[in-house]
Amino acid sequence: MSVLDNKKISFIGGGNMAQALISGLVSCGIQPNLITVADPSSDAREQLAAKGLNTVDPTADSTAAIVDADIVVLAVKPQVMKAVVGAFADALDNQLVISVAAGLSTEILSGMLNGYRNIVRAMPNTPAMIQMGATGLYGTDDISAEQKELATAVMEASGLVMWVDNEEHMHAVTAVSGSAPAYMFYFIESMVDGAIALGLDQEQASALAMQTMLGAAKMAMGSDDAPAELRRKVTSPNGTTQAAIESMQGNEIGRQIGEAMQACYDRSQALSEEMGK
Ligand SMILES: NC(=O)c1ccc[n+]([C@@H]2O[C@H](COP(=O)([O-])OP(=O)(O)OC[C@H]3O[C@@H](n4cnc5c(N)ncnc54)[C@H](O)[C@@H]3O)[C@@H](O)[C@H]2O)c1
Ligand code: PRO
Repeated sequence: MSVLDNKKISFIGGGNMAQALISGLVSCGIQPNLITVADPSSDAREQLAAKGLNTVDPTADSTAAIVDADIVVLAVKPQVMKAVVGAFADALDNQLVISVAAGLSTEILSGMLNGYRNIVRAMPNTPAMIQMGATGLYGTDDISAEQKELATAVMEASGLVMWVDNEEHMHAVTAVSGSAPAYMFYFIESMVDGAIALGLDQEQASALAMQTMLGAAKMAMGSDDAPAELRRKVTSPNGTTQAAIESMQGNEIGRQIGEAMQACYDRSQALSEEMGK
């Protein structure tokens, strides 16, 4: 039994993020024939239909995906959102709307939807593609407890879900998880380059760096020890790890990571302001 049983879910936009979320839903047992995707690209529709999903061409019928849906997931680029939702806004009738668009506040979205307010805003990340995502959620005061559960279930199908009760915190979610897979890939890239410089080949360097990142994250998640204590347990006095950590601390890598996250937060705020104009 799931709160999503027999619920009809429509995706507006069938690109990367929609496909990641859909694959999570299907792997959690949601019947593909309960999912509809509206996308103007015939190639995208063909691929999605081959998976048993219903597809709709929004340029032929802008409200077809909306009218029967219980949940509508907005998964188009922020820049086209206004034009896309303007075409069906007046057909909304108590559906839960979940937007995954970066930078669009619930107030901006509500304005684009002609005042409709049953809106949850989500900030997922790309590991949702392998059901290892992390998603921040924020809802307006108008969503019901049942709709909150529905939004949780839709996003939890692709990984961890975290609600925030202050919409400004969605910028922080973007900094710590939405954009953060890119930081992790950058760290892996640098580790691999470092290992190759020390004599390993690409295959050896990649396998060891990635397994270490995965193992450390899983260990930290399953441990009662704080990350700082886990780090201490790797670090023998005057040993190899101490040399590496002292080099990082000397270069203030921790402060630099904080600065990068602040830059991400500031850009998220600025994008929101630009979108609101
Ligand atoms: N990629 C990420 O890491 C990430 C993370 C969090 C949030 N997001 C958000 O997810 C959203 C989608 O991003 P994406 O990476 O999947 O983009 P994408 O380009 O892969 O998908 C967008 C889809 O929208 C379709 N589309 C265009 N016009 C349409 C219309 N009129 N009606 C219906 N569909 C239409 C396009 O054909 C395309 O398939 C964005 O708003 C983005 O901010 C992305
Ligand atoms: N990717 C989008 C960006 O870079 C939003 C979070 C992840 O703007």
